Amino acid sequence: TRTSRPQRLLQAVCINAVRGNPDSVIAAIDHFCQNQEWAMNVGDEKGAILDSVVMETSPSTVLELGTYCGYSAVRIMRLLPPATRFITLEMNPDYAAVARQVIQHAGLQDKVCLVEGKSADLIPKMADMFGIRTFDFVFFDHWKDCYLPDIRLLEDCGLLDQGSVVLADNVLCPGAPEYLDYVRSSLRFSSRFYRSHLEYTRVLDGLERSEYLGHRDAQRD
Ligand SMILES: CNc1ncnc2c1ncn2[C@@H]1O[C@H](/C=C/CNC(=O)c2cc(-c3ccc(F)cc3)cc(O)c2O)[C@@H](O)[C@H]1O
Ligand SMILES: [Mg+2]
Repeated sequence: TRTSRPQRLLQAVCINAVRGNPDSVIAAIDHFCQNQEWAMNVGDEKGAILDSVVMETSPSTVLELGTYCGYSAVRIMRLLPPATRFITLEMNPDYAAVARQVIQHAGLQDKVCLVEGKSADLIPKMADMFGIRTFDFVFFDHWKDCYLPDIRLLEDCGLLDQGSVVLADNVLCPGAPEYLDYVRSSLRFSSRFYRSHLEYTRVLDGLERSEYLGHRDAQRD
């Protein structure tokens, strides 16, 4: 096929969503994924949980790993004030190009900083590039086997503060078992699981919310 799925998703946004209206962009993507083609956006069911955790955290600095088409970037930033620092990382230039247009259609381009590159390369540069010392809220939705190395990297770079919240998508499907073991056994995190379903399906999935408790050592036995 000439176009990619993200390009067809973007087309559905341009046709069905109202410019400058983030909720209509979210609805257009969810409609496309429910009725035309499944795509790996966090979706409306898990998205409502994401919304509630974002609102209760009311973060002033946010990091997202894995922008994809920009669905969760729009979900998160439609809830937060313009002064919020929101950085989203995407390693695939084609997906980044689609995400920029989705975010622009939602009218959120001035609130979102989309950086192209790999999380492992960019996380150590966050302080220098953006003058950000710590992130209040981090959303993991990138390659599942990178969740564990990346939360360790965030800790090692001192980018988590006491009270920082890391919310991870897909901890059941596709699954992130090593990540779950780590955050649930570490004394530096307090974790809880939000049971839900894989986007646009009845398959069991969920989100893990892990709050950073500060710099402690030792593992829970
Ligand atoms: C490793 N560091 C990285 N740094 C920057 N961007 C990264 C990245 N890893 C991946 N990315 C980007 O994130 C996105 C990847 C997300 C991976 N997500 C999944 O695999 C996934 C997969 C499913 C899924 C579930 C069931 C199934 F049958 C098929 C798929 C559901 C989801 O909600 C998912 O999030 C891409 O845009 C990719 O380019
Ligand atoms: Mg996901």
